[in-house]
Amino acid sequence: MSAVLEINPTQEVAGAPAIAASLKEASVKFGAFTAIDRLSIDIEEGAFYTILGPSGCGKSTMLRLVSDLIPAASGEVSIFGKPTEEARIAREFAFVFQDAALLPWRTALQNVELPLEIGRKRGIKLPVSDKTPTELLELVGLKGRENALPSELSGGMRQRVAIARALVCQPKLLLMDEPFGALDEMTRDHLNLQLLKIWKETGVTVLFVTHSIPEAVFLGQKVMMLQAHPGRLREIVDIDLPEDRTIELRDTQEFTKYSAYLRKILETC
Ligand SMILES: Nc1ncnc2c1ncn2[C@@H]1O[C@H](COP(=O)(O)OP(=O)(O)OP(=O)(O)O)[C@@H](O)[C@H]1O
Repeated sequence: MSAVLEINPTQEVAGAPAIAASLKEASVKFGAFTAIDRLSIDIEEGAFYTILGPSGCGKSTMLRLVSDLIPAASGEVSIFGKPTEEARIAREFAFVFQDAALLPWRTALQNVELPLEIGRKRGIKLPVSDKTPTELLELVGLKGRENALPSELSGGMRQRVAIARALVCQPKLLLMDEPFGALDEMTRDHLNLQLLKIWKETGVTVLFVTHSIPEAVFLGQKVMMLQAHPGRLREIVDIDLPEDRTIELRDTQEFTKYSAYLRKILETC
């Protein structure tokens, strides 16, 4: 399939971009089971990575490893050159899960303010976004819904609150584990566009796990493909599509080519 020749499956990095996260031969074990086996990758600062792979290949485990939720059995993981624990304490990264996990008795605004409030109560000096919590809600398209309780918001709106909350401490790295997986297609499309806008506006590095090949191609500058049993890095595919992405991009031949290419690799992971 000659068209695929234009696709660049490579781990080579041109020049020397700054590194947001670095995994060197990192393995994760659960008892005798190896979930991730000697994974090495440098995540370029400012880039948008999507992570694809068959069920159980270790996508969530990789994010949990990077975010210091679980330890490496061997190898090294660093965030902006720091050990993951140090980066976590310094709020260098934030996590957005599939479930927005908002406090139901707090309004949208109060949920966004929560990390700052916790920091104040504990006497920790946290980095603070140059946008106020109200401005962050506006950034995610929730202007006017600041006082709504989570029960008064749709699933997509709740996820947007979770994203605003994740941005409140100005993270340099945003870890997203299927944040739109439970949403309907139209809401997901809308949030995909909004997320790209946020990414451009904030310059945050994103690691985004998804099960959807179109979502991975649409959002990603790079798609990281993992393979299973054990979880290993299979390939990194550069997505050379225009930076200003619109939903119509999905109807183009280039987009279809990338999707078909990734589907083919996925079948053999
Ligand atoms: N706490 C745990 N204890 C034991 N095994 C675990 C634990 N967490 C994950 N695993 C195993 O590690 C492997 C990777 O799990 P992980 O959730 O990272 O996969 P995934 O690629 O995110 O899967 P999915 O696409 O289905 O969400 C799986 O085989 C899973 O059963």
